[in-house]
Amino acid sequence: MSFKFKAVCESANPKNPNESSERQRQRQRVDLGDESEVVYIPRFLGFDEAWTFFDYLDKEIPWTRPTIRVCGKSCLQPRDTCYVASPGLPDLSYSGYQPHAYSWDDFPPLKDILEAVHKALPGSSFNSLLLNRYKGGSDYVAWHSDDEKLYGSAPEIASVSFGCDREFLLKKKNGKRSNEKRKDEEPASKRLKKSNQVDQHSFTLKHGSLLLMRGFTQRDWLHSVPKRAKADATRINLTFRRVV
Ligand SMILES: O=C(O)CCC(=O)C(=O)O
Ligand SMILES: [Fe+2]
Repeated sequence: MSFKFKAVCESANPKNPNESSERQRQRQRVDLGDESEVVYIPRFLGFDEAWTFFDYLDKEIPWTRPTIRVCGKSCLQPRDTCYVASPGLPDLSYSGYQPHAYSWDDFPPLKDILEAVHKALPGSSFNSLLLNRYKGGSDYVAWHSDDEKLYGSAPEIASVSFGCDREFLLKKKNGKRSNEKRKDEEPASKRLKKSNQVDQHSFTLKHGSLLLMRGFTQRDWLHSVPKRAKADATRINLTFRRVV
């Protein structure tokens, strides 16, 4: 299994000509194959602006570290969390835990970030937000996909990161076909290439960056933020989602 980062820099975003040329230049699109795709914008927010958001979120969000159930056992979730959603949406529930849904009005800066996300991703319309705080390198999120029914069959998830850089990994789910054709569909002369299948990807999610997962990424891929001994500072991550 190879472990490659295969980024394609798009020269422009034709859907949004007003976007700053610097941000457009930095936008990287990674085609995961079979209609799954990731877009990464390293400098989505300005450096200082992102630190202002970090300080606000670190102080003002009512972070909790809930007890969840994993493989039939109760354990402390290995990171802090909070949940914000528009009124009237069905409740979110994961790993036997149902977070309280706060209102966007409780945290006005979150509305500013949401607006910036919508501007950068024309056509998007997120109505809920899961916040995570990793207080150091031993906080993590295990391999999972955000494929809960309430997000529909091909959810877009926009992830904004603040603070300490952390690695974000994607790996293809077992049994899912890889990007390339199956062995028996190609001549023997080309079969050697099979060892180069790209079924894992790694991104370093930078302070102020935006990563979008779309298409069938939740159906066909898992993602994680693994423990990292050297990540000794706090990281805050916001994942914007649309409950349908
Ligand atoms: O912290 C991250 O970058 C990812 C968080 C995540 O995958 C989630 O909240 O579902
Ligand atoms: Fe996730």
